[in-house]
Amino acid sequence: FSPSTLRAWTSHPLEAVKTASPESSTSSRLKRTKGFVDWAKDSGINYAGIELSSTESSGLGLYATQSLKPNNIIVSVPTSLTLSVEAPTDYNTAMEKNLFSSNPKAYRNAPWWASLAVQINYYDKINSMNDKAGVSIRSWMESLPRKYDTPIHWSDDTLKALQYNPMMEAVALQRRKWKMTYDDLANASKEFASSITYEDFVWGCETARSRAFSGAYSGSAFNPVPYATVLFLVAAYLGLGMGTIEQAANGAALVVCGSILKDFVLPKLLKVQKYVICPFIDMANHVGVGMSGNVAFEYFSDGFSLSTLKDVGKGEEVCIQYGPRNNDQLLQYYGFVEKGNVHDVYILPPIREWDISSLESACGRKVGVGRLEKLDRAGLLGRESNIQLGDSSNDEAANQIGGVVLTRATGIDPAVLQAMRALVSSDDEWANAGEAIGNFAEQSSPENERAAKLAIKKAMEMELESKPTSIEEDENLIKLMNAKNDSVDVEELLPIMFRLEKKKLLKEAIGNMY
Ligand SMILES: C[S@@+](CC[C@H](N)C(=O)[O-])C[C@H]1O[C@@H](n2cnc3c(N)ncnc32)[C@H](O)[C@@H]1O
Repeated sequence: FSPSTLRAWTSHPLEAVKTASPESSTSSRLKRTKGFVDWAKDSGINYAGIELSSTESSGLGLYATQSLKPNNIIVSVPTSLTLSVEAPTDYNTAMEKNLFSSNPKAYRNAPWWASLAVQINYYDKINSMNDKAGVSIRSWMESLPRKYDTPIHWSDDTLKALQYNPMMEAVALQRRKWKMTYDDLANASKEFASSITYEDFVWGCETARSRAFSGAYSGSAFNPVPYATVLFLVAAYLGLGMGTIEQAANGAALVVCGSILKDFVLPKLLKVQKYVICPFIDMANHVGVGMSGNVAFEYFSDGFSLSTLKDVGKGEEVCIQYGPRNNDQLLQYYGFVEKGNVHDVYILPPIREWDISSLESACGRKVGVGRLEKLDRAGLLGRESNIQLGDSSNDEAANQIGGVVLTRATGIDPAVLQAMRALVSSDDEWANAGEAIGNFAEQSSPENERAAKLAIKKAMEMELESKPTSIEEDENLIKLMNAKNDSVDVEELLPIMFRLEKKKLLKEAIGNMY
């Protein structure tokens, strides 16, 4: 893992909306983690200049106990202490032998988060001994949150309060997938089925999804043995006069290349992903931009490190970035929403569902003959929303019907602007473009451009108006909730914060359309 390829979890502080602590009382969890900190020290985890502390907004986190300079390693964890899975296929001999001996493939072929959920539950409920490290990891397991507030647990009414279909569909898909995955594992192993319930499994999956990071590099750590052996053999070869220096160099190069191939080239070529949960580093919270911490794999020392990226003042939190996560991912898998999230997206319904006559009046043009059919053939209208949704291999994708994607960073999908240019083109513009959608990739005339953008703007305005509550109403609701003295009900607050952020993103995009 190089620092730049490492992708951990989700978002936080400066711009994070106060959502939920993963448990009702984080301070009681902090007490519980006292044993964890002692365990960490005894087990070879080194840390300096930081401590574990709790916040109202994001559960436990890592805080500087002194001012820290950039590029300092503040936590290092031996690889042997981590839990990890290699995808697409994970060969974990302990799990296969202890839980899936009759059908190891069931474990091997499970998705990464399910394989990690199996491991977490195994160490938590069956045997806490990590043979690789030669220590019990009970204290680490005890430091984990016991309950999560992610939407998989929400009632239909709470899900409806999100006012956002793609998220509701994503949760429905997640529920089907997690249950199916559990059933497959339970059918494959009596031991698994009798010792790990579906609720346990869901807890394990949530733990995996909210605490694992991943990177493309998945080879082994630096192993000096082949290099030392080569040196010895080369010396012996030359010393005994068995050949020329060129011959020795060729042989040595072959071995060195083999090691590099195994460690760096093959994992990339085979697209192997490694997912890792690392004790202690898994306590770092997320911030979307301006993170102060970075996680990396240390090839030569065979461990994971958390280091500072910039100055961190005493008492400040060290946050990492869990990857460029949008609010759908943050809410679904981490249980919080980031305010003004620069990575957020809005998925509008596919163009085929847009109200064409309203767009026509908004842009002052009529959709001419043949345009819609051409767009449909080019796949630009999206799919019919009443089709049976398949099981997507991308479980982050909440857009299986080809909805129109709008991102905070880059605005509306350029393909949609292209489609709209063609859709509202005059007969002359259409003929000039050879009736080919491809020729609308660039602006064809300022008038056409204006009409296309006005049509898109109208579609976005209609989307915003279709919401059961307005931005102002949502803001007032949140104010009222926060004004109440007793603790806020997370399940009530989170959907409002989520939908408010989506609406603000839409409003921003409308403002940018002219
Ligand atoms: C890797 S863990 C970090 C440690 C965690 N806070 C804990 O108490 O164990 C990820 C979880 O921390 C919380 N979290 C991280 N960043 C956050 C943020 N910016 N705002 C709110 N909660 C956050 C979420 O509950 C998330 O699922």
